[in-house]
Amino acid sequence: MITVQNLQKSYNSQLILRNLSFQVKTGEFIAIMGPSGSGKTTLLNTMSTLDTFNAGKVLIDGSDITVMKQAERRLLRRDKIAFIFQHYNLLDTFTVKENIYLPFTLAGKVTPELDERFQKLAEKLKIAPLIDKFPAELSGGEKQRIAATRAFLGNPKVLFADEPTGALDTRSATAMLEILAELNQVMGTTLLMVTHDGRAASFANRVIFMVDGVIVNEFYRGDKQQSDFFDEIAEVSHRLGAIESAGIS
Ligand SMILES: Nc1ncnc2c1ncn2[C@@H]1O[C@H](COP(=O)(O)OP(=O)(O)OP(=O)(O)O)[C@@H](O)[C@H]1O
Repeated sequence: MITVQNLQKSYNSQLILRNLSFQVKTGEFIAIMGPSGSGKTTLLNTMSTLDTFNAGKVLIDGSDITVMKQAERRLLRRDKIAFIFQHYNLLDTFTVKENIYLPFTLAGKVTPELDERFQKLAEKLKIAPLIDKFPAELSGGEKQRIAATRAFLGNPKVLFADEPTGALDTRSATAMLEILAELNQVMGTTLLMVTHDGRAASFANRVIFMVDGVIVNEFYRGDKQQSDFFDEIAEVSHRLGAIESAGIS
């Protein structure tokens, strides 16, 4: 359902993504790992229409985002894609509930069904006591749960998450990962998650490792126990860390 073909992206004439290709099937949960600066966020941003790229192709649900007009990309983001960023992207002058509802208010899509879905998610993500507060009154973990509620509320087909557990303590991180896994399994949402954390990655079905703008390794969880998958991820991360510090890529 997502095809990335020979993707190239440069910043200031430095090539960050080097002819990168891979495919994502509908309903997959993929973790993208790799050393700092390897291009993980750049990959997520370019393949999700948030940033442009220099060459290559990205097809989402059969539509080539390269040839889409700005308005078509906006509709794709509104109707099919959601994002969770490490830095929440909440607006300070709006309450929690206003922040969560903002995309739906702007699109004129606030319905009783949406309210019902919101109530259920608010209960699940334990944000009900927070909904009339302002972002400045919340902890990092609370802000992240608000950002997640906003992302889940639209029932997206694809969710792009950049370090969604980066600012969370262990307990909140586990809760977030369990909700992401549930969204993936129950709603069939396709998930792409950038993470440094092997434990977070062990919730995925497939882990892709990037070094210096290319995919150097990928493997599937299959029917392995999560703890065995975690060991495998830790071993590959360790090996790639050693490769990086030896300056080989
Ligand atoms: N807007 C930008 N302008 C210039 N260079 C950029 C920009 N964004 C990223 N880069 C550079 O591109 C490279 C890849 O950055 P990217 O954020 O994709 O890496 P990453 O693997 O996500 O890193 P980290 O794990 O540290 O978040 C880095 O060298 C970074 O400095």
